[in-house]
Amino acid sequence: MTKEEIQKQIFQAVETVKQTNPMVGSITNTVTINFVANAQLAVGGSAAMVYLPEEGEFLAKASGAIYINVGTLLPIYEQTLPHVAKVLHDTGKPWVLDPVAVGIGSMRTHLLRQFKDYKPHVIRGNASEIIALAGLWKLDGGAAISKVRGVDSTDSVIAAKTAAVSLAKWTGGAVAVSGKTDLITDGTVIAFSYGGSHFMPKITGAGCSLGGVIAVYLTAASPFIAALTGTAVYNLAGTRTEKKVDGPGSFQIKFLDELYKASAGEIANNPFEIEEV
Ligand SMILES: Nc1ncnc2c1ncn2[C@@H]1O[C@H](COP(=O)(O)OP(=O)(O)OP(=O)(O)O)[C@@H](O)[C@H]1O
Ligand SMILES: Cc1ncsc1CCO
Ligand SMILES: [Mg+2]
Repeated sequence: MTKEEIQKQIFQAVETVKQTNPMVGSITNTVTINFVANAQLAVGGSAAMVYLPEEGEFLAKASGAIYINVGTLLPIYEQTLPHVAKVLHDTGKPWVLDPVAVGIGSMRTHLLRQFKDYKPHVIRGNASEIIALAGLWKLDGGAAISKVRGVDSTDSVIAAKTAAVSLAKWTGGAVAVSGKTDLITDGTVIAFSYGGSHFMPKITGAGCSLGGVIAVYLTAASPFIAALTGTAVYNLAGTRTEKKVDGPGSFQIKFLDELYKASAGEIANNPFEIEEV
């Protein structure tokens, strides 16, 4: 795919979402659940959050795509997550996995290990999470999960390149690694997406909501294009918001306005580079 072809597909994904208001269900953490829903609405999607197995199954069938984020686990998730992931896998419904804080606790480890066979269409995380998930799944570029400190990254995006490529090859989907420069790969090509703001790691949920927004675009595009489109709108909106605010509090609010205002042409033109794996 040439750069122009990729830009055309990004444009199309954004336009389709704005025109169709696709429903995307989420099972996500309680810290950032409201911000995830607001970001999904701002780009043109429709949001619904649930906790229970039966309701997750309902959403998996009724939604165009699903977002699963393991940030704050509760006992019910031990039933909900494998059940919903199996429904998604069996029905071929696209979904995004955010393996937040992989390495904390045995339940998180057990659930994330199970997801290997359900092959999420997009895996989105910061560099440390991507390296740790590849380690948990025993893929190239992975490292022991014991190195993860919490929800924030301690590794550079480029250090996660091999892990991202091997995860994408395993799932047949795409992987998005967030950081100062974002890396998106489908296992054959790598895109580097530029922009964002130094305020983004100073608010909670920039990454979580990016995952939710990628799920919205996944209703209208391939995993690679959806991941690149979500990342591009985040980088564009982040750059624009930074110019208008003087701290993380106002950043969080104004960022939603910039997500809402970004046009398909502006998102497709946000700077990115492509290289072969
Ligand atoms: N230093 C930075 N400069 C510019 N943009 C950044 C920077 N760090 C992160 N971002 C942007 O912030 C967004 C979220 O990435 P981040 O790596 O902070 O996710 P995360 O650690 O999973 O966040 P959370 O778990 O709090 O939701 C991405 O769009 C990314 O491009
Ligand atoms: C801070 C935090 N703790 C668990 S999930 C979460 C949101 C960012 O990943
Ligand atoms: Mg995160």
